[in-house]
Order: sequence, then structure tokens, then C-alpha cells
Amino acid sequence: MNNQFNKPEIPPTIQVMPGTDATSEPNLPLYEKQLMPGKGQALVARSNITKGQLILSEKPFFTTTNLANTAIMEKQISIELQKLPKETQRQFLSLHNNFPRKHPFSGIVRTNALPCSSEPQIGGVYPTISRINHSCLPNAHSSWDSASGHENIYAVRSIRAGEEITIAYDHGGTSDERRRYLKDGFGFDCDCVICSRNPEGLKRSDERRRIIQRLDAAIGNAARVMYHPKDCLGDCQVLLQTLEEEYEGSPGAYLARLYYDAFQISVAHFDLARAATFAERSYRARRAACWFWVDEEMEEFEGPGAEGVGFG
Ligand SMILES: C[S@@+](CC[C@H](N)C(=O)[O-])C[C@H]1O[C@@H](n2cnc3c(N)ncnc32)[C@H](O)[C@@H]1O
Repeated sequence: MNNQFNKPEIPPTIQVMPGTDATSEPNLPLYEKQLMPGKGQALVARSNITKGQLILSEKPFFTTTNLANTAIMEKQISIELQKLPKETQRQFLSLHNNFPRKHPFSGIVRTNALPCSSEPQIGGVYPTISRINHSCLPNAHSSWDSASGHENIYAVRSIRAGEEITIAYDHGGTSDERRRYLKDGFGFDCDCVICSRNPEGLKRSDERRRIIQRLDAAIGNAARVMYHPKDCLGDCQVLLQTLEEEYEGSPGAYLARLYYDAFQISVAHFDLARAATFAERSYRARRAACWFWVDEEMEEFEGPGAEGVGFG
């Protein structure tokens, strides 16, 4: 549900994924679709799901680039839709559209697309994954597997049977910033566990989100990486602690990015031991199959007398 489709440089193209039809619903019985009051359809856990577990893996109906040019996109989607089996067309058209009057087809893509590459403009829309609602404290996260052409949904914390499965649509920021983004792009007022905290709790969360944004930007500053690498690694440590606090021990995909930044900082200064460790942590965090391992590492460099490779 990445709404960052506003860069017109890439000509619009649509790629139909082979093998996607009405029967492509995976057979992992970990979830079911349910109507959720005030939220439309939702995915709900049918059984307890363990942190790190693959919940579902699915091919998109098609992938699409450049949603900025909606007129062209409308035409292209309608042409591609006609090539799909009737039942698949019906599935696509039944997805939620937050922009129904102006954009009957591209509105569905804008409301439902998840990025499926490092290019934020390339998005995929899914029969089942597109039913997952948002939370600012999600219990799952999406991860594109380019080798298989599947979007995978992993649990980032334990999920109890009956609990709604959620991912984060937002790109961070304070609760006000997130609310605006979710209202404009998706048409709802977020009342997740974070957004419905009391004013004091919300204020603390907002402060942490500001720290996360500030440190994220500071760590990516090339001049600072060059001249103050130790400070940058110190920022990585503070960012890790803040993420842990804000996301209640499960920072999900943020962790992969943080370790990737730490890898780049280390490699820029020929600290190859740290670089190798951070690269591996980033890789394993991104694969999302290793949350237990990551938790152990956290203890390792946070505990007294830790001997593992840390940021400092
Ligand atoms: C990708 S769809 C998710 C599935 C959707 N509920 C459906 O019925 O198909 C995104 C839309 O779901 C709804 N939605 C998602 N998260 C929500 C939330 N936390 N609260 C209320 N509505 C939400 C909004 O209407 C949003 O535009």
C-alpha cells in the first residue's frame, strides 16, 4: 500500500504475471478473510502464528509502474484486465478503491499496491494480501521475493488466533503526519493501538518517531559517514534502541535497513569485521526468517560485557 507512485520519469508499463488467476490463493491455512466493522475486509489469524513465520505468499495480478499518469494507467489496466480470466477480473475489481469516481482501475492499484522491488514506483496488487489492513504497530510485514515473483507476508510478532493481521502502510513520522497520509491516500482515520493512546502516551510515541526520522536521515548523510563514522555508528545504536522501544521489541523491516546502513558506514572505513557482521545481519533480517536470531544478537551487544560485534 505504498502510495509513493508519483514520479513520472518512467514510462508506464504493465506486466501480467503468468499463473495468476482466481485459484492462486495459497493453501496455508493460517488466516481467513473477515469483515471488520469500519475497516471493510480484513485478514484474521485462524490459529496462533509464531514470530517470524511465513503467513502467506502470493503472486500479484500484475505489476505496474508510474501511477502518476492516471489517464494512461487507466487505459493500460483496462486492456490488461481484458486478457485475464473473468473470475480474476472480478477479484481485481472487487478490491477496495479509495478513488472510485475519478479512477475506477488505477484507483484500485493506488489503494492496494505494495512495492515489489527497490523501486518504489513498481507495485503489485494481490487477491489476498491486498485485504490486509493497516496498523502503526503492525504484527506482520511484507517482503518481495524477486526470484519467485511472490510477495511474502511474515509475522513480526506472535499473533493469536482471532487477531487481525496488519501491516504498516505509512512511511513513519508523528501521529499527525501519519493520520494525514492515511486519510489522503486511503480514506480512513487510524485508531490503531498507538493512535488511540492517551495524550501522554501519544506524545512519547511521537517523540520516538521524531528521533527515528532524525537519526535515519543523519545516518544516511554521506559527509557525516565520511568524517564522523563513529558518531554514525553511535546513532545506529540509539536508533536500534528507539526502534525496539517504539515497536515493542519487533522493529520488523527497519532492522534490515539499519544494519545495511551500519554495513555501509563500516565498509567506507575499511572496518571489514564489522562490515561483514552487519551485512549478514541485514541480509538475515531482510529474509525475515531469523527474528529469533536477531533477538539473540540484540541481547548480545546490549548486555553487560557483551563480546559480539556492536556499533561502538
Ligand atoms: C488495501 S485495502 C485493505 C483491505 C480493505 N479493508 C478491503 O475491504 O478490501 C486499504 C483500505 O482498507 C481500509 N483500511 C485499511 N486499514 C484500515 C484501518 N486501520 N482502519 C480503517 N480502515 C482501514 C481503508 O478503506 C483502505 O483504503
